[in-house]
Amino acid sequence: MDEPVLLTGAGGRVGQAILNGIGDAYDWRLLDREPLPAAKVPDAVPDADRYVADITDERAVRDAMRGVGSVIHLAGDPRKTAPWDSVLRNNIDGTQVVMRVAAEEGVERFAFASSNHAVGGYETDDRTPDLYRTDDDYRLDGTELPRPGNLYGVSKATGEALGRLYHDEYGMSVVCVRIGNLTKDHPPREYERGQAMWLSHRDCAHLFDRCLNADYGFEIVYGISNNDRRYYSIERARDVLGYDPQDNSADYTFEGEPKVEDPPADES
Ligand SMILES: NC(=O)C1=CN([C@@H]2O[C@H](COP(=O)(O)OP(=O)(O)OC[C@H]3O[C@@H](n4cnc5c(N)ncnc54)[C@H](O)[C@@H]3O)[C@@H](O)[C@H]2O)C=CC1
Ligand SMILES: O=C1O[C@H](COP(=O)(O)O)[C@@H](O)[C@H](O)[C@H]1O
Repeated sequence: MDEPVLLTGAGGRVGQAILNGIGDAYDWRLLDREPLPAAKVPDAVPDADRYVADITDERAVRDAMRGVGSVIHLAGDPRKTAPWDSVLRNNIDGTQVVMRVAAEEGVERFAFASSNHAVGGYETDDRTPDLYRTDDDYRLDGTELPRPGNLYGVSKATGEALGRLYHDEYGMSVVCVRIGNLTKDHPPREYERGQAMWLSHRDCAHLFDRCLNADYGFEIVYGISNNDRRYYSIERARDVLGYDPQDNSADYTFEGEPKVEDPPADES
């Protein structure tokens, strides 16, 4: 593990899932363009390790990167409907700055928040909705070409390509995690696609913990829980990162309630 760890987008949903799970395990530098309220910051992180900055500001990013061993890069526009000007600035320009500065500063491990939307185009009319169901064996495993279904997905595929570049040019270990659908406490309600790609908060924290500790060169993995119903393989994440997810959307009803186990049969 290479510390300190720079976490960009620390105040967002994924950032908070990570900090709530492994916030005490690392020496963090937290960066977000919005100031983080105290409730979003682990107690041990001093003011000096909190950076309010935009990731397109190279000088600020370089300042936050100095001496950093690992990066988890989440900051960006997460909307699948995001317009080009926003994904170009926040997701492409911003990611290029963070990755290049990380490589130049000698960062060892870099985990990039990619997305299911980098490959959303594989969900063709003839494959859906069967794809989202347990008895369908179609799987994407990370070796397929990107196939974005929107401009946001294009920006995530571009981030993956930047990761490949900075791995090849600088030897920085880069893992691109195609995150599914992160929700807290239960899978997305009444949403087949979301349940097939559910990522629970504890599996999210564990997965990024593995990204900070495993040995890899350049990898693309899927970030979902151990869902029975899935069309993304998690074998690569298991093999390379040692990912061992604990949650499964099949343990919940379609409405998102925990399934109650049948009581043992009365033997009297
Ligand atoms: N939440 C999910 O289910 C998924 C998220 N992702 C990716 O994970 C990352 C985090 O997503 P969420 O936490 O859901 O989003 P979010 O919107 O909750 O958090 C993003 C954070 O990044 C910050 N940010 C945005 N642009 C910035 C910039 N230019 N400079 C500095 N900070 C900036 C925001 O202030 C915010 O705190 C994103 O890159 C998103 O594309 C990918 C797939 C699924
Ligand atoms: O990349 C992302 O994907 C998730 C899931 O996509 P959806 O189309 O099923 O909603 C989305 O919730 C998240 O905001 C986005 O960043």
